[in-house]
Amino acid sequence: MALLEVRGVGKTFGGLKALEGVDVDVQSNTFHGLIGPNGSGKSTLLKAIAGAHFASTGTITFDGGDITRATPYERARAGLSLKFQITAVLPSLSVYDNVLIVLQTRETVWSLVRSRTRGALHDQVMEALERFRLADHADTLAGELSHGQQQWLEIAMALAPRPKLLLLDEPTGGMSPEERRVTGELLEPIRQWCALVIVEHDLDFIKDICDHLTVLQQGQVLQSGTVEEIERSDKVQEVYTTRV
Ligand SMILES: Nc1ncnc2c1ncn2[C@@H]1O[C@H](COP(=O)(O)OP(=O)(O)OP(=O)(O)O)[C@@H](O)[C@H]1O
Repeated sequence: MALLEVRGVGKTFGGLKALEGVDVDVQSNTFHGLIGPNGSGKSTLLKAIAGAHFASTGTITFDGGDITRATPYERARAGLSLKFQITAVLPSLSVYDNVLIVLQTRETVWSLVRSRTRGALHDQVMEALERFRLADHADTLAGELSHGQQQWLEIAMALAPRPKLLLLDEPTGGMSPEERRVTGELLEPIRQWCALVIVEHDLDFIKDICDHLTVLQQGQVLQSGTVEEIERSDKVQEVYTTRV
């Protein structure tokens, strides 16, 4: 059984069918890219998986449980984590405190008052920061980080609770080519314990880091397969011109 199973998912906005009959399987420890032309439904699908809105039809199963109508909080507790396009760091707090808050919201009040938990949280915060080369900036105000570092902080925050699946919507938006390359490098090791579903316009970036791609076109799955299979596909070539 796949870690994430999307079955027959549809989403309508008024009279518009943004998604129709979408099936996607994401296996544990794999990086899965959602690609397709503008308006093909990538973000709509990611939001249905994240719980930012509900699918109009179909089911979404995560780690064996039906999450189709689960709240974002219930999904997070089940092991789903996400970072969306809009930056959500708290600029007037330190880098350290931004991660700490994410972890504290997962704890019960009782466990927080025990110093043992506080010590454990410190280790988790530092581990999350080290993963994205931010440990030396722990005391810096998040608002003083570069744009790329803020994006990394957000990914570090999403990964701090050690989810089973991370959802990323255009994580490299606004980054320099070098920052993009490093982002790929920093994401790679998490594959050992976390799967990834990523929407990203930079095709080279997505081909470099993903094992599997699903191509959407007009709200439907055009093709799903390994990066090599998708690259060889004539029908995908047809849809793609210069930009996805
Ligand atoms: N909240 C909404 N209300 C109405 N229509 C919406 C809404 N969200 C998305 N849509 C429409 O659904 C379709 C799919 O949009 P979506 O943003 O999922 O595409 P996308 O593949 O992520 O596009 P892009 O690559 O441009 O980000 C589009 O026609 C879009 O206008």
